[in-house]
Amino acid sequence: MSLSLPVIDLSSYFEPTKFSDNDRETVSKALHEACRLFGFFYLRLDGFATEEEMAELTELGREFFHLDQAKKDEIRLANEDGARGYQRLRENVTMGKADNHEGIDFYRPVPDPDKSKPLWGTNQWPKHVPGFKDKFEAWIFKMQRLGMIVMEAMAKGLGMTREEWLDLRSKVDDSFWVMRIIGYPPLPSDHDGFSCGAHKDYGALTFLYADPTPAALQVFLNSDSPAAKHAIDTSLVLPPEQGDVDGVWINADPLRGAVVCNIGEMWETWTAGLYKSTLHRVIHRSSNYRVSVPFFFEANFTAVVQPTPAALRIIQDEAANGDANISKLKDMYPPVVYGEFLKSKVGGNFTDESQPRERY
Ligand SMILES: O=C(O)CCC(=O)C(=O)O
Ligand SMILES: [Fe+2]
Repeated sequence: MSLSLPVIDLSSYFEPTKFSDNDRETVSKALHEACRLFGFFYLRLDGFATEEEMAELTELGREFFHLDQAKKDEIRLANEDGARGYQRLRENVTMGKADNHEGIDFYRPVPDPDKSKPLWGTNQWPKHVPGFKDKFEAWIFKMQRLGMIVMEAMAKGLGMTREEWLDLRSKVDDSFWVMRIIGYPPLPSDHDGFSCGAHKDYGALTFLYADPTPAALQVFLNSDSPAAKHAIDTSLVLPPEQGDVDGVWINADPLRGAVVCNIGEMWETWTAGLYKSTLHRVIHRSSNYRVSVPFFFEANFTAVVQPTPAALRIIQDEAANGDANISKLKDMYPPVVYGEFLKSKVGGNFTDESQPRERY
């Protein structure tokens, strides 16, 4: 396995009494660099979650996907709000092409659910896999805590004042999270598309645990980035696929005891583009059935997301001639209400007739 993305060790945040402020500062700086250069990195979870508990999740997912189609269809998306539930193989679409995966989505439960409203239905838990709901609910709880910890560590990395951090925290303290469980059969060589087509994640932070299958998740590095140069120098670059332009793809293989973390479009907005939400995709051509369990830690449904003063200060300080054209940047990243943004995106992901639009 070739490791190319930064590895961030969060122990000093998980066990604060054992470490100093200086230790946390060092980690936050590393996180800041990882977000600027890659938008993708590994988070070690030692002392926070065990490899066994993570592996159990992909095994529960595998058990579900191996059920008869009729049993899986009992919790189809169409029963609910079109977003919560099971989607069949190739029902998800990215850039006009069917993705070669099946999946189940759970969202943060909402008050007064009404399945006729987008995203406002009830989660559908599988009945035929013992332990599924309990284990995933425990994981969701843990991932929400992880989200808050990483947000705080990132706030420090950006040099936020306490007031600025409290303001940012108020945008994510009731995260409209998504838990997705994905099953990938091998990608047939004649399939027009990918296991999961290239996309950016919508929200704040994605924490991905995947089974040990190597060479499946790929991350895009723009050709003018230092990270791409490093990848080329160290021969990490993957052979080109159809449609690749202006950059290179590298593998983000699983690392034991860690999750892969990437930043979504809300972080790009909070930092006015200082942190890039990075394109990624899955091409799973080996013969096994791959399972991954991304958790999406998102902003609150009603949060207004816009560039933060801390990020604008950095951009201003680094501007070559002292003029960063902050008002132009603010125009480029106008305020968005996260829930509205999400509705405009999610409506389009499925080939199902009730959801004819797509992601891009
Ligand atoms: O399965 C994976 O490795 C990645 C899935 C992904 O990128 C997504 O669901 O947004
Ligand atoms: Fe993704």
